[in-house]
Amino acid sequence: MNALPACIRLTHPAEDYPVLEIDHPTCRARVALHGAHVMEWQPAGHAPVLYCSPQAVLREGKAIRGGIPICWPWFGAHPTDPTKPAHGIVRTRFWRLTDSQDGGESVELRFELESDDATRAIWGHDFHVIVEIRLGAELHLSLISHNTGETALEETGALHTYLAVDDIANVEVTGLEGVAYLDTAAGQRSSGVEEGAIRIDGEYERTYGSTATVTLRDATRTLHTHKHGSASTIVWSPGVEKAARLGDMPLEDFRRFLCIETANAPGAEVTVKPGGHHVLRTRITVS
Ligand SMILES: O=P(O)(O)OC[C@H]1O[C@@H](O)[C@H](O)[C@@H](O)[C@@H]1O
Repeated sequence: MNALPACIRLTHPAEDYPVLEIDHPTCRARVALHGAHVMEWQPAGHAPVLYCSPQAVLREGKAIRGGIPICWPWFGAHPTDPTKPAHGIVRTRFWRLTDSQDGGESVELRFELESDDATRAIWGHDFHVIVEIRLGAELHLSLISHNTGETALEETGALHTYLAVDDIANVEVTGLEGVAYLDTAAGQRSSGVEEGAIRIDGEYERTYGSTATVTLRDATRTLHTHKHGSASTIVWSPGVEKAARLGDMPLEDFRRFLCIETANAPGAEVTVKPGGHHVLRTRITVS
């Protein structure tokens, strides 16, 4: 790891588990090397924008509950082998921090990860993935997936953002009106078209075919999720029963976040040719 700018401090909240703590005039944030995972982001003058569970497990191989898990090269269950890890293989590995800068208006981080024997044992493709993060008054996160193998690869994935809300019952989500969805809440499968603004009343899990910006309003503020390279948006809230089954968040905390995921879900697979790459990007703004 190169020398860090003065606004970044290297901490170890658990053994062998490095987390960058950022204290910058524009924001405060925490970013784990495990998963290249933004755990917290609080732009100056605002409450924290991301929810991170106080019971999140900080251990290699276990995904952090909250922040922005990076799901790749598949979203959800593996398409053909349910014994493979949910949401792919990069959120549960340590990445290399290859650059960190104080850019004045924001803090910039770059993480990289390549295929190795352990990843090939689970997923046979060669890859080099880069995550570029800019944290300031806005949050920018890009996942750049390079195909370094000799055959085309097919990927799905998600930037699985846990947006903090004051109370899930007061949330309204717009930007997906008139969009077709697949509803997979509580293990069922049904489809439909979203008629109006989304309100959450219990477990919610819908995948929308949309590239549009999504806006979340609660009693205190408005958050916008802008997307690039993303044909799907997932809106997910576990509800009380699924939150209890997850086992790594306080029971009542299901009220304190809504996931709005910048994704390419099954059915919107991206094909990356040998030598090619794909950029999946989210930008979060607060007003
Ligand atoms: O517990 P995980 O593996 O982080 O997944 C959380 C949730 O992620 C969502 O994106 C899925 O739609 C849910 O089905 C899933 O439960």
